[in-house]
Amino acid sequence: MNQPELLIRGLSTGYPRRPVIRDLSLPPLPAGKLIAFVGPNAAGKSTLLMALAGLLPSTGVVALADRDLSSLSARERAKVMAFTPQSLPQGVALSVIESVIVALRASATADPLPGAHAAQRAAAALDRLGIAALGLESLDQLSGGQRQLVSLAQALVRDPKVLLLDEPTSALDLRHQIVVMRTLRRLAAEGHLVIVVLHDLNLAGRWADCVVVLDHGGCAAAGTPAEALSVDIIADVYGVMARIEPGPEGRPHIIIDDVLPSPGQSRPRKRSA
Ligand SMILES: Nc1ncnc2c1ncn2[C@@H]1O[C@H](COP(=O)(O)OP(=O)(O)OP(=O)(O)O)[C@@H](O)[C@H]1O
Repeated sequence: MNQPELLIRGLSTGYPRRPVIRDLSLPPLPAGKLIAFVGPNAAGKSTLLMALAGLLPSTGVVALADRDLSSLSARERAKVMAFTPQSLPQGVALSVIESVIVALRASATADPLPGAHAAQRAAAALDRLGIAALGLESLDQLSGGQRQLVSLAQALVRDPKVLLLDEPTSALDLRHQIVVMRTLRRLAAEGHLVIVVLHDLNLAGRWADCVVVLDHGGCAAAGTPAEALSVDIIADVYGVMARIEPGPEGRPHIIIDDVLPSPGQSRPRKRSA
């Protein structure tokens, strides 16, 4: 059976008097895949994610399974997609498990979930990320990395078709980075479309099915990790000199040697593949 696809065609979005993404079209992004959006600071990654979540006005087409998402109300769209921002708001007087239950209830249909069932699902989401022990902790007393994991649990618990995650590993230690990326891969294998913004090109190269390289509000490259994360593209977009070596499962392992004198102006020779 064909997986439903997220279609992005001619998308433009941004902020009042500040266009960021201009006329962006991407290859169809099928459910069942883990997609990494990468690119330098201010490339427009978060802006694109927010526009896909319906949190910024946009023009162009964003459609899932041939259904134009702009026709959905914010509540309907939130049932299909979960968006996790870079950081959780501070000053929320809830325990971890309460915050996950609140996230679940906020996305529930008209029928409220029975309390025990909601608590069970929240506990399962925490468990999936290895943070069940944090359930009764106060949200405001967590470390940055713990807050990031709870934020992810708030998205997972809703079981949306599409997960939009803005740098979910940026505050995590090495072990938790792998736990999260492995969990995201498993969610994709279960049929979700997982779109994740990453700065770490090696996490993108190791775990993503498809990498989209954004630059100046446009798409510089999109394809398999090996296609999208080439030495030349990394030089053009990031202005750094990279080497690519074979990593686990034949995926690219990227070593950054130095900055280029000026981004994109001086390209290194391809040294290895
Ligand atoms: N609320 C806002 N109002 C106006 N401009 C904004 C706003 N938020 C972001 N921008 C601008 O939009 C552009 C893209 O920002 P965005 O946060 O999408 O980049 P990014 O690729 O996610 O960057 P980073 O890797 O640094 O998080 C930047 O020039 C930024 O200054």
